[in-house]
Amino acid sequence: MTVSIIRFGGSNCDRDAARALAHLDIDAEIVWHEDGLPAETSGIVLPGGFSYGDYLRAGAMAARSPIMDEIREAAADGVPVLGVCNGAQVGCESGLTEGAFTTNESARFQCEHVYLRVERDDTPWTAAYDEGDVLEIPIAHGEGRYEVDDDRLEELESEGRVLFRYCDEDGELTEDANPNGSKHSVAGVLGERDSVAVLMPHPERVTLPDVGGTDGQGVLRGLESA
Ligand SMILES: NC(=O)CC[C@H](N)C(=O)O
Repeated sequence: MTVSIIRFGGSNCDRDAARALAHLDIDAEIVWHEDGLPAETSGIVLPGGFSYGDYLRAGAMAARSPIMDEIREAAADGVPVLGVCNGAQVGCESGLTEGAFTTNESARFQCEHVYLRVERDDTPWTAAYDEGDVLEIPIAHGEGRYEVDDDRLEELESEGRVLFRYCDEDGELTEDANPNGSKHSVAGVLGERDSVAVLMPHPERVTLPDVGGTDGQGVLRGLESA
């Protein structure tokens, strides 16, 4: 059983994800999107990057690759799917998760460390943490501002589908701690099933102890949950 890391033209965090998963002894391979989803896929990573140069809207074109039909089917069958950064944008653009990641309030590309609050600890992605835990994790995006209709956000919140929110070091949701103006500080959401999750910050960049922390390891462990 192998995790498939889907590479689109312009993906650039696929190898980071592969290195991070190898460090956790999770078997993974990079799959070119035109080659289709391997039958033995036990988990799926939609990695970060600039698929199709972020033209149109970040993730919008990759979301229309035929492999996304296979990924939606696999997700419906319970195969864990994790979208990171550009992969989170692909997740929303393809309907795997709700809402959209839009241009940062600053209108700039932002590359910095932020804090994330774990909103639920009973999902595959957060089983390694406790609710309310604060993770330090990097962001690197120009279009990370989470947007969804107010009514729908209220429903997503009451359904427990907000997985991570931007917070300060103490877990407080402040305007200053919200790096991109995301609605209700949302940084990551679940899909229809808890086995599908997307987030803008990069857990694979805080998995190898030598490159700046290990707070992201637990998120990647969710891929083992199939
Ligand atoms: N690191 C990334 O995946 C970048 C995401 C996307 N290209 C953006 O700038 O919003």
